[in-house]
Amino acid sequence: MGEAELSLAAVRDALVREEDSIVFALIERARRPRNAPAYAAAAAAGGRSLAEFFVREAEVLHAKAGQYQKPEDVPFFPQDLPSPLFPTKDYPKVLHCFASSVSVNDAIWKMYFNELLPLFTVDGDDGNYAETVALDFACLKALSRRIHIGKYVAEVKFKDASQDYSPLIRAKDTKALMNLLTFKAVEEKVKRRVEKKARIFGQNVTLEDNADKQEGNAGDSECKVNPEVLSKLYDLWVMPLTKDVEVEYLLRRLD
Ligand SMILES: C=C(O[C@@H]1C=C(C(=O)O)C=C[C@H]1O)C(=O)O
Repeated sequence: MGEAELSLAAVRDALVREEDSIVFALIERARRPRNAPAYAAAAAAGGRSLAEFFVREAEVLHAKAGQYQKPEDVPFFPQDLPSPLFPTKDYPKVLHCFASSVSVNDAIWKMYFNELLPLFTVDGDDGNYAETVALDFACLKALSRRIHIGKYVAEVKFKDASQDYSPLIRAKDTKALMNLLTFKAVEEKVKRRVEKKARIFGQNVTLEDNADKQEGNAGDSECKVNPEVLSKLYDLWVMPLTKDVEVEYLLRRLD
C-alpha cells in the first residue's frame, strides 16, 4: 500500500477485498475432511506435524522468491528465513519502521487449528494430507494478511487524530486506545457482508431455471461453508486480532 492510497476508505477497501480471499480459501479447505493425522507430531519431521513442516518449508520458498517484504505479509516462522534470491520492488515506506515486527501470527495459528478448523470441516479422514495442509497454508496466509493490514488502519487513524491518540499512547492506555479505534457500526456491517459473501460464493451454480432458487438464495445448509461460521470468525477472532495489531502498532507509534 503506497502513500497516495493511505486513507481510511482505501484501507477499508483493501480489507473488503481480503474478505473474498478468506471466504474462497475456507471454501477450498472445506472440500477435505478434518484429516487429523496432518496435525499430529510426526517422527519424519523431527516431531513436528505435517502442517507445521509444510508451512515452514513453504515460507522458506516464498521468502527466497521475494515474499515477506511488505509489513502486511508476515511469516509464521520468521526465524532464519532466507533473503530473497531475486531483486524485489522497493515498497514506499508509509508505516513507522518497526511495523514489520508487529505480528499476531502465533495467536492466528492457535485460533485456526484449535477453534476454526473444527467449525468448518467435517469430521473424517480421507488420507489427502499433503493437499489438506497446502489448503491450510492458503487459509492462514489470507487470515494473516487481513489481520496485519490493521497496521495501515492504525497509521491512518493516528494521522487523522494524532491529538487524540498521542496522550493515550504516552500513557500506554491500551483500553482507551482500543475504545478510540473501535467503530461498532463498521464491525456490524463487516460481519453481515462476510456472511453474505459466504452465502453467494459458496453456492452451487447450475444452468437449470429454478424460480425458488435464485442465485444468492441458497439455503445455508447447501453452502460449501456455513455463512454463520464466517460471521463468527470475524466477530470472535479476525476483528479482535486486527484491533490487537492496531493497538500494538499505536503503542510504539511515537518511539
Ligand atoms: C479496521 C478497522 O478498525 C476496527 C476493526 C474493524 C475490522 O477489523 O474490520 C472494523 C472497525 C473497527 O472497529 C476500521 O475502522 O475499519
